[in-house]
This record gives sequence, structure tokens and C-alpha cells, in this order.
Amino acid sequence: MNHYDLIVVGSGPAGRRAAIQAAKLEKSVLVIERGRRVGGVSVHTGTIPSKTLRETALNLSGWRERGFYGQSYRVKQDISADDLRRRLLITLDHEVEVLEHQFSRNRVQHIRGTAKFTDPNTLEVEKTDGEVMHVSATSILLSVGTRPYRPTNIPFDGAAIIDSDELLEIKQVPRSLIVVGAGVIGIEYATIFSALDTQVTVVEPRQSMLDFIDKEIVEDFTYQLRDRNMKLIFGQTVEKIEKDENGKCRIELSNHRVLQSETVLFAAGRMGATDTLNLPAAGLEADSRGRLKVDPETFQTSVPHIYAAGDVVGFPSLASTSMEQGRIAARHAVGAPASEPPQYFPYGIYAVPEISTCGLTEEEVIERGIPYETGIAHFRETSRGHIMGLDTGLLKMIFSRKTRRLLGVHIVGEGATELVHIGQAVLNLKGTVDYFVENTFNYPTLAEAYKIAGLDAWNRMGEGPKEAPVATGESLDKNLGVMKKAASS
Ligand SMILES: Cc1cc2nc3c(=O)[nH]c(=O)nc-3n(C[C@H](O)[C@H](O)[C@H](O)COP(=O)(O)OP(=O)(O)OC[C@H]3O[C@@H](n4cnc5c(N)ncnc54)[C@H](O)[C@@H]3O)c2cc1C
Ligand SMILES: NC(=O)c1ccc[n+]([C@@H]2O[C@H](COP(=O)([O-])OP(=O)(O)OC[C@H]3O[C@@H](n4cnc5c(N)ncnc54)[C@H](O)[C@@H]3O)[C@@H](O)[C@H]2O)c1
Repeated sequence: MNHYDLIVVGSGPAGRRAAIQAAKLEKSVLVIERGRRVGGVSVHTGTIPSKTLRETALNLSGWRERGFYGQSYRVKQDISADDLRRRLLITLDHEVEVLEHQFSRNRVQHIRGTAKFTDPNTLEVEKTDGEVMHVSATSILLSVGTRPYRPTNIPFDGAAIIDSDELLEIKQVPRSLIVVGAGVIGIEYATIFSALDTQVTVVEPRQSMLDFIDKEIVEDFTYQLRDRNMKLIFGQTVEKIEKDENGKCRIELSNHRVLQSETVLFAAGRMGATDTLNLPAAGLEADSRGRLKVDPETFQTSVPHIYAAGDVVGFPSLASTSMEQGRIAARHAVGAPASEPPQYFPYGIYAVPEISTCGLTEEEVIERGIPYETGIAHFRETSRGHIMGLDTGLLKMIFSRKTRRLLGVHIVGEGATELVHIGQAVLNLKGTVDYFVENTFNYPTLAEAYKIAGLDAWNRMGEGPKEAPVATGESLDKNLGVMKKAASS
């Protein structure tokens, strides 16, 4: 039986970053992946496919040019599911190739098979041809990710009633789509298909959506969706989903309203993929959603040499944060602990339009009793916005009145997920409103919105002391706190 310094189960963002980190520290590393190709949910059914689909939909539909040429403008008249898939396959191939090359040049071994514990240091790997092998390690990282939540009362058929994995295999772009669940996955796909002129209805049991995002941004976003005829139904649960005699999906809501559509996307959350790991053999137990509890600093489970990172440990469940968690876990496992991560990480929602945010929301600032001022810029106020034909897009910054420090940046609109990093840098470097007022930005750019929003806030805050004091008593550790809290919850 081969023994390794570190065995990583799952080759998604957490697993791959952990494996390469440990290999760079000259440790022997084995990655076990049950999927046909390495990359995890992120590469095969999650982040990369959904973002590629979004980019293809926006390009082929001519969405970005409609500000100039009108709502009926299209680059390609009839967009088929094959059109959407073609680019997907090329992107995925490239991603896998890059990853395999990274593994080989860093001497990370990887095998295909499903891993399960036989004891706390040994895993049995069942390969696809039925062959079974055993491997052991000094440390083990579980980065097994999640799969879509599929309740038994939903009659999934892989064609008309589908989850987010199956969406990538649809045969045609539906004329009408009901999305159940207004979480990040539901909203991203709902708005992507709406950009393809599919008639989209979203059903969400809660009274609102995306509650972790600044309310003003969600309101602007919601207005834009309704303005283009998307139907958003809040506060209603789905009682029944069935197919009628014409093959149409029929959905009954708790208020007895009946909706019909060609396709239903059920996107009501995900479950940790821990069921096949035989956790009891390692002395571990998952929660009711299949997730593992870890020490938020080190990502160790209750069995100290077994680590868990990525979506399997819960919120924020992002590829970006998963990679960082994997790196921290691997460093700890091989005796080279990482330093504490910066306070803030960004959150990007690749809906149409994009939303991105970093730091505290206005609601959180109020809750903490921090005296504050906001600065707002509309993209239509920027010259770049005029050139691009943008009539929507909003950037909002929140500053402490006491210390002048930036507390949060929130953006909805074109390029939000890229633009947010300027605000993130200022936040983590503890910058103030004066940074935006005193620095020159490239012109014409959308980044100019930072200048406009900074000036907007500054006009109400007035001149500050030459050396702005560093914040005291304003704990700005929301993001880090969230990452730690989630890992320990
Ligand atoms: C539709 C969608 C869109 C998303 N968009 C974004 C986005 O835009 N930005 C972002 O940051 N995040 C996004 N995410 C989230 C992101 O994909 C996840 O946070 C990320 O993939 C989690 O990485 P992970 O390392 O935990 O493992 P995963 O990527 O989930 O991979 C886990 C791997 O483990 C393997 N595995 C499981 N059990 C076993 C076993 N017993 N033996 C061997 N192998 C096993 C699985 O086959 C899988 O390949 C999206 C997710 C979805 C579903
Ligand atoms: N851009 C990104 O970073 C990105 C994109 C997609 C997914 N993700 C990650 O993937 C994770 C999973 O996303 P998700 O959207 O599946 O989950 P989620 O938990 O974010 O959202 C699920 C939604 O479904 C609703 N819901 C729950 N039970 C329901 C039911 N029975 N019927 C109808 N609605 C129900 C919930 O109220 C919630 O609004 C997220 O945590 C997210 O971080 C990230």
C-alpha cells in the first residue's frame, strides 16, 4: 500500500490548490477524483460552465449592444443549445489541460476513483473498472464539494424538470422557464436565459432574495429584472410539479396559483457530497446537509489529521474562497501554517447584470451603530458608460464619518465583478474617502465611477484631517468573520 504525506479527495478549487501547495513544499501528494476528468464542480458543472454560458449568451444575443441598437438587436437570430455548448466544451478542455499540466509539473499524482475511509489514515479507492486499491496518508484533505439538492417529491426527468447540472445538457433553449429558488445559482441562470429572450419566472419561498447583498443594490437589480418582464414571485412555496398531457410543466404554488412552462430549473440549494466517504470509519460525522464542521483557522475536522475545505464546509461556498481554504489547510497539514488572510474577500454574482460586493452593507453599518456616509455613482454619468451605451449600473461606497475609512463597496452593472477589486484593495489597505478624491483614474473607464462616488460622499463629509486616524472600535472583520463562522458552524 502506498503512503503519502497528503491525500486530497476531490480535485475542485480547494483540492487542487491544496495539492499544489503541499507539492511545492516538497511533500508527496495524491489526489483522488471520481469524476471522468479533474477540475471538480467548478470546472465541469459550476463556475466555469455557467460563466462560459453567460458570456456566450451575451455575445450571441448582442445584449451589450442593445443600449444602442434597441431591444430587438441580436448578433445571431436563432440561438440553439448547441451554440451555447460549443464554446463551453472548448473552455472546459482548456481548463482541464491547464490543471493536468499543473499536477504533472508539480509531481502531484492523481487517480480516478471513489474514495472511502477504512480507518482514519487509510482510504479505499474504487476505480471505474471495479478494481479496488488502498492508500494511506499522514494527513487527508476532504474537498469533496457538493451536489444539487434533489428532494424526492420533485419529478426530475433530466429534460424538462432539471437541476443545475442537467441544465448544461438541454437540447434546446426553452421558450419559457420557471426557476425554483432565488439563490445565486437560480438568479444567475434565470437572468442568463432572460437575456436569451426566454420568458422567465422565479419562485422563492422567502419574501426577498440575496439577503446578504446591500438592500439598495438588490432593489436596483430587482427593478431591472422586472423592467425586462421577468416575473419574480416571493413568499410562495412549490406544492407540486408535474407534466401535463402536452408535455408542459405545471407548477402549483402554496397560494393555489398555477404556473406553466416548457422547462423547470430546480435550484434550491446544494448538499455536501460526504455520503460515500464512510465517515464513521474515520470517526467523523456530517450534518443534515452533508457538511463537515472544521476549525475556522486551520480547517481541521474533529480528527486533527483530517482536514476539510471548500463547499463541503458550507458558506461562502465560492471557488475563490475554496482555493484559499485548501491552501491554508494544506500548509497547516504539512507543518507550514499560513498567515491570517486579509479582512475582506469579494462576492461576485454573475447574473445579468452582474452584482459584486466587498465589506459591510449599509444595513450592517446601521446595525453596528457606525456613523456613516454613502457615495453613489451611476455608470451613465461616466464617459465610458456613454461609449458603451449603458443606461444602468450603480456603484455605492460606504464610509465611516469618524475615521473616513471605506467600509463597503457594492456594485450592480456591467463589469461589477472586476471593478470591485479596486474597492477591495482600498478596504484591505484601510484607505479612506480621500483616496478616491485625490487619485487620478484612467479616463474614460467605468472605474471613474469610484471617483464620482468618492466625490459624492466627500461633498457631504467635507475636508478631513490631513492624516486620517486608523479605525478603532469599528470591527470590520465581516468577511473574515463570515469565513471563520461558516467553517465552525
Ligand atoms: C452553477 C454554479 C455556478 C457557480 N458559480 C461560481 C462563481 O461564479 N464563482 C465562484 O467563486 N463560485 C461559483 N460556484 C461555486 C464553486 O463552483 C464552488 O465553490 C467550488 O466548486 C467548490 O470547490 P470544492 O473544492 O469544494 O469542490 P468541487 O468543485 O465541488 O469538487 C469536488 C470534487 O470532489 C469529487 N468527489 C466527491 N466525492 C468524492 C469521493 N468520495 N472520491 C473521489 N472524489 C470525490 C467530485 O467528483 C468533485 O469533482 C458555482 C457553483 C455552481 C454549482
Ligand atoms: N457567482 C457565484 O459566486 C456563485 C454562483 C452560483 C453558486 N454559487 C454558490 O453555490 C452555492 C449554492 O447556490 P444555490 O443557489 O443552489 O443555493 P442557495 O442556498 O444560495 O439558494 C437556494 C435558494 O433556494 C431557496 N429554497 C430553499 N428551499 C427551497 C424549496 N424547497 N423550494 C424553493 N426554493 C427553496 C432558498 O430560499 C434560497 O433562496 C451558494 O452558496 C453560492 O455561494 C456561487
